[in-house]
Amino acid sequence: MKLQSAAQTIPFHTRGMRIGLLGGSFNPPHAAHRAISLFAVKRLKLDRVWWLLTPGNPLKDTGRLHGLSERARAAREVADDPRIDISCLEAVIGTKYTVDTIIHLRRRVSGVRFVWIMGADNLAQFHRWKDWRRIAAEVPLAVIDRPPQSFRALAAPAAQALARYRLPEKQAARLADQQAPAWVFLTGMKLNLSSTGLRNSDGSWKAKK
Ligand SMILES: Nc1ncnc2c1ncn2[C@@H]1O[C@H](COP(=O)(O)OP(=O)(O)OP(=O)(O)O)[C@@H](O)[C@H]1O
Ligand SMILES: O=C(O)c1ccc[n+]([C@@H]2O[C@H](COP(=O)([O-])O)[C@@H](O)[C@H]2O)c1
Repeated sequence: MKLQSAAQTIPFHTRGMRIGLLGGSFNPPHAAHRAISLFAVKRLKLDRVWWLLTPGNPLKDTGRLHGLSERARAAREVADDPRIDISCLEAVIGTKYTVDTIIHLRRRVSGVRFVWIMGADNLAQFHRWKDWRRIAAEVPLAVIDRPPQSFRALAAPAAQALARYRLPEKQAARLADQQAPAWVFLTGMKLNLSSTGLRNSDGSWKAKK
């Protein structure tokens, strides 16, 4: 796949939109990625969710990560919804750090309200991300419950440090309008599906809707 310029990887007509950013390895993409995206659209009143395919999660062993073009192709197949866009922006701008991506988007895309979306497993280790406090200060965060991580995630250092900025779940629809830091923990969607469960022991996988 030929990588496009950063400007081209940002879909047009975004002004005024509320856009969820679901960063991920997508190795492979699966039905839970789609389900949590549409769940976030509904609960957070978003217009779109962008799947940001990482060139390689800095905290994961990326030795068996499939190529970006293969993951992007599979992601398009799995997403299959006009409200979900697939983006390789991080490879184009040359970063694997979320803080860089967020700063880039906030500088380059005006008039859009971004929300960073992640599963509870990522909240549990959010304190290990580069400049995580800066990320939390830049965009509201939506955390989706993910068994068996709920308790661990809410007891983790980042959740504790940001506790006073947590919105009650019933106010989730207001999250995108909040000044960061602000976050919400969304329950009601507990899906056991994972990329790990879909990979063969040698790291191979086939795209499957
Ligand atoms: N079943 C799920 N419930 C809630 N969040 C999920 C679920 N599956 C993935 N996510 C979230 O989607 C984002 C992208 O996930 P990722 O591509 O790493 O898939 P994964 O299934 O978590 O992969 P792996 O098993 O390799 O860790 C992450 O924020 C992750 O927490
Ligand atoms: O910026 C970081 O330090 C950082 C550390 C770990 C994970 N992330 C991001 O978290 C997102 C979820 O990653 P993953 O592998 O769990 O799908 C993805 O966008 C990663 O780039 C980012």
